[in-house]
Amino acid sequence: MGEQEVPTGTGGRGKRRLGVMGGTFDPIHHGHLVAASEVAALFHLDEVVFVPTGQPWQKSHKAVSAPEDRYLMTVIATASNPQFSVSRIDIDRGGATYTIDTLRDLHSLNGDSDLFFITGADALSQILTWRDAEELFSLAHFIGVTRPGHDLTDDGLPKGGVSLVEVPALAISSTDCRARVAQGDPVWYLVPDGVVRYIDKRQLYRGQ
Ligand SMILES: Nc1ncnc2c1ncn2[C@@H]1O[C@H](COP(=O)(O)OP(=O)(O)OP(=O)(O)O)[C@@H](O)[C@H]1O
Ligand SMILES: O=C(O)c1ccc[n+]([C@@H]2O[C@H](COP(=O)([O-])O)[C@@H](O)[C@H]2O)c1
Repeated sequence: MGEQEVPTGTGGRGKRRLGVMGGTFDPIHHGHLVAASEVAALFHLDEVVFVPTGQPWQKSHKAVSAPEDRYLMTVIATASNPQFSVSRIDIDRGGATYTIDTLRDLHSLNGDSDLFFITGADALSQILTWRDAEELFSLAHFIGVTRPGHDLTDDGLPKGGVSLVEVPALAISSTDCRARVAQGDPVWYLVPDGVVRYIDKRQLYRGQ
């Protein structure tokens, strides 16, 4: 892992540095956790807050598990890391989830912090389709991370608004984890142990 040029963020020097890892987390897996951990180290973040989506509008064609199940799995997965926390803001706001709202709310709650939004290569490539895309970059610095099977590029995105970083390649997706559970295949070591237990306890993904 090399040393990165560390942007001062959208505010200035001397502020707290708060990473934001948004996702549907259905379920959360080690690809998410490694991405957040790597970016936290490379960009000297004080904390990374995981923000499970309420209703992910670009996944509305898919069945998404209940927000409370996704929230609890995210809490279980992050609980042992003192640098990680979980926010309910997107779940409690209700309605479709837009990152513009996430970032505005996090700014209100963390006036002393610069925000660094962490996103995989697949999500980054879609960012111009997000609500109020042009304003997003004034609220946070975006950090795109490598993901197997996806090209990582900042083409078309504002210069200086995005950093691209390579993280250890983990070819894990929530889609594959759900399919494995549905087929009776193991998800041990793809997701944290407590998440395996929670999926089993709540009988998630069985009928898919
Ligand atoms: N293996 C991975 N490596 C790097 N980034 C990842 C990885 N998996 C997901 N991400 C990133 O984490 C964020 C949240 O992803 P999400 O919760 O949609 O997981 P997913 O595995 O892509 O889910 P699904 O398969 O259901 O679409 C996105 O920015 C996504 O690009
Ligand atoms: O703001 C939007 O319009 C928007 C559209 C699609 C995805 N996002 C955000 O991108 C993050 C990853 O989303 P997903 O659906 O890949 O889990 C999560 O924080 C979403 O809220 C945001």
